[in-house]
Amino acid sequence: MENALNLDTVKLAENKKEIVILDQTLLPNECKYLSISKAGDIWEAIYSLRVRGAPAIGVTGAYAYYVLADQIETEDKDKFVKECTEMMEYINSSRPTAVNLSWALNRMHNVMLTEKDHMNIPDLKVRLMKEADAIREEDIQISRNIGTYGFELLEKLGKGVGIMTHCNAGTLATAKYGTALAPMYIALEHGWDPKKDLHVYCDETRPLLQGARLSAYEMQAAGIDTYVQCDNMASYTMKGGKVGIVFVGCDRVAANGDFANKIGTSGVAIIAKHYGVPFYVCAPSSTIDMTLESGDEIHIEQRKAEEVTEMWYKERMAPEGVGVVNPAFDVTDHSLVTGIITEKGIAYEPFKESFEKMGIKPVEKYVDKK
Ligand SMILES: CSC[C@@H](O)[C@@H](O)C(=O)COP(=O)(O)O
Repeated sequence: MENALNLDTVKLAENKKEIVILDQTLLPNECKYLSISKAGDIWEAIYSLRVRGAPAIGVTGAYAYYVLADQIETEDKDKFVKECTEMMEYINSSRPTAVNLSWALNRMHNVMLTEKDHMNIPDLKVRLMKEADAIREEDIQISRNIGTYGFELLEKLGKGVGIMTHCNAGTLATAKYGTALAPMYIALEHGWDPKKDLHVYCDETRPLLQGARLSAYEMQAAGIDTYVQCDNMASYTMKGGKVGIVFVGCDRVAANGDFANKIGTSGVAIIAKHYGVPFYVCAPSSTIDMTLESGDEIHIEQRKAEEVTEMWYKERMAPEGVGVVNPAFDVTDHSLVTGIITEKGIAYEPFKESFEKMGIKPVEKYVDKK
């Protein structure tokens, strides 16, 4: 079983014309890379969760911007700007909840708008490629930092700690290392024994099974003592005293510390609070959306009913015609959160002040200053 740290979730192809993604819908049974360069294929890859996880979607958005801008054949700068804007809006419509996608697209767009007046279009395209590469490289460093802060918490709890996680916020969800699973990778680098010192409980994460297929795969492939549990078993495991800490990722954090993450996360937080288990959210600062006062303002993606009734089953498991609810994310109230681990340090209540002290500002919506 290949260590997931050796897999590239998303990168630019050597020909610099395509994005190469690891198709996560096939894991853990098949490890297949896709090379994509058409706007429709990139949109579909993000929508279908072939590439998924907030930071990985952000990196994909950055490369999408470059690859699609590179295909625009014009010397007319106004036309170039118009086509870039349309393309950016189209890619951004693929998934609404993870802020990293619009964050990365906006950052690319800003580079284009600020550099276009003193660069010709071919040079501008090279500049955009460099920016996308920088976003990917930064993501690796950010994940390592989050892992290091998270590892400090594990050290305080001591070797033999049980960790619960929900969904997949591992290396597969980022350019490398992950957020919620990064502390375990860093623990292994510090010589922790994967079988004795770490015990990881992965919620299977209905309906798309990111926990069973991806987190369990990552942790087991790293040699760690790993367990999969159905989502409704979290209370049993925590009540049994097996869990010393919960680490989850997130898709968007509001200024007050409310956060959206994979559906089911808020239930885990409520159970953790009940049993007194510390509950930490792992978030690159690009996931913190200071423009939103609270989680009530986070737009929750609704997905198709078949994901609940049919997908991953050999045959349909619900009566035909039954109503289905399928929100992809839920919002956890900040009162349930012990701390939010970012690459700049750990934020605590009151979260808004803590974020401001770290220098986290509202993301600018960039407009052509011309
Ligand atoms: C570091 S990834 C953080 C989140 O994006 C992750 O926990 C999650 O909810 C992913 O949802 P997904 O729908 O699989 O993209």
